[in-house]
Amino acid sequence: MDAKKKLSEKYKWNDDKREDKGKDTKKKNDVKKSNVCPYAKKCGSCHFQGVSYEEQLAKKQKELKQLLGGFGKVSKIIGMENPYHYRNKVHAVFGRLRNGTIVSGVYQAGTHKIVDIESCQIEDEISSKIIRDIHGLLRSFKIKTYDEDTGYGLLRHVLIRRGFTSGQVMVVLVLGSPILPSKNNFIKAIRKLHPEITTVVINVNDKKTSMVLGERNITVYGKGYIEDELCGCTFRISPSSFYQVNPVQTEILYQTAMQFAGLSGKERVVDAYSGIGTIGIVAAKAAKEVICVEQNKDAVRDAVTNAKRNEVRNISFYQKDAGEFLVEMAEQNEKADVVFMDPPRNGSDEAFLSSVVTMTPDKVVYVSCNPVTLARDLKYLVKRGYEVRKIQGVDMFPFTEHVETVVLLSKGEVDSKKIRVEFSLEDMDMSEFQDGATYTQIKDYVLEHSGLKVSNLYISQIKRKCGIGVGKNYNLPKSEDSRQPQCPPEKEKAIREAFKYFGMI
Ligand SMILES: C[S@@+](CC[C@H](N)C(=O)[O-])C[C@H]1O[C@@H](n2cnc3c(N)ncnc32)[C@H](O)[C@@H]1O
Repeated sequence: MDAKKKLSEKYKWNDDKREDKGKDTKKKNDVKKSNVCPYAKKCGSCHFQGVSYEEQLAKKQKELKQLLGGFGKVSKIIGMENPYHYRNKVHAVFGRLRNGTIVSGVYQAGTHKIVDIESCQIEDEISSKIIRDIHGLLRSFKIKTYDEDTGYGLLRHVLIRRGFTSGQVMVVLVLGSPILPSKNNFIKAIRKLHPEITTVVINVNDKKTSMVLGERNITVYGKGYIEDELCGCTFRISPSSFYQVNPVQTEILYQTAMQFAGLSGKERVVDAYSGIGTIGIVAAKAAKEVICVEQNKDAVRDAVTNAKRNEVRNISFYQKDAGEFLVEMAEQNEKADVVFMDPPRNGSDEAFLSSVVTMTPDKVVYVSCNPVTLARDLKYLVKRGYEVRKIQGVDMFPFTEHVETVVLLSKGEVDSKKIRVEFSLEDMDMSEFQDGATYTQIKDYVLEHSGLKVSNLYISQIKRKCGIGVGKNYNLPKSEDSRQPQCPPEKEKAIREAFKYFGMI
């Protein structure tokens, strides 16, 4: 049985009510109600709670069509057979109620209160259980949780990563200082409950910051990383390296990217924003040479090991800003036949895109987790002679509004067809996205990177502080002396980080 099939079997969608779908409206509504996560309102991470999976896919398809339809046909989005418990990375913030009770989970929307979460529909169940058990051990080990306001206490966050194929589990304890009292006994106790834990890392985050991870990792048990398998290759993943959160769909994503590239074995390939080298290493097996560029040094270290581990020798890795790197390649008249690019949510930049245009690769395969910045970057490339050939959505994030897309571009002739594409681009309604990102996208970013929930009101306050246009619906005070809660400094900082990320400031 192949790995993907094994996973689908293991996590089979056992929602028996699914079959009743569409029989009558009343029943449909009942299904929606019974499926709603009890934490949905307070947690706010899943925008599509209570929405059937088919409807979720239809909404995502509609969004892709709206944003990307001007470039060409958008193929039907590829959904999951079982859209539950797909996340291989689970994170919880730890804190304490006034009465001393320890809580762990996520921040409640618009507050600093932690919603104590027992279970989650999208997170890996084993990882969630480990977090609950760590929670249960804290009192007997006298481990204090960190207080964001005073800076006292020790445990800030727990992050679990599980290799769905390998079964290896990494526990990252994010602490305010490097010393964990009774460290060895604590590790023994948690491993007794979960022998599947293969490594424990202390991440030191002693800064007053909204970022979850600090810069220093100390391995206290095991190797300090886990391994997992994708597309027949084994990959090592360190605590600070990027790794796709939905491995079942990642295989489909990478297979789509490889199909689009159509490698014959003769090509020189660039894998930009390459993370731990996943796309590059898979591509290297079907290409002459692959050049990877990635900014995060831990990810590059993983990537080098991964190439050796998979006996891939026709690949090289560079730790650099992808834009700067491609500018240098273009200046030195270096060529590539295929460029894979998989940038973060804020998309690529002009340095990178203009160098692609100079280097004239036959094909560009753009993998994107944000169709807004994807549309912006495609527009740049299409204006300069590339044509969009294929657009494929892959649902990597069920129950959330996020969607991944793979796009194939190749060099087009300057003909009437290209002019028609440009006209249709101008006609596209991009007004919803004029400010760089929607309120929901900003909220998601802030939540993911800082664990903080922020309201539309706070976002609009900071937008105005930054001189960014604010839509008329967003809670502007009716008069000067209206008493409105003001955005606290740590949330302002987190919102500003999101603005920077989306290129809004
Ligand atoms: C969406 S991830 C894709 C990683 C990889 N392709 C994968 O599928 O796992 C984006 C990666 O780009 C890296 N990155 C972000 N900004 C970058 C930049 N300016 N130059 C190079 N890499 C960057 C991040 O560290 C991250 O590893």
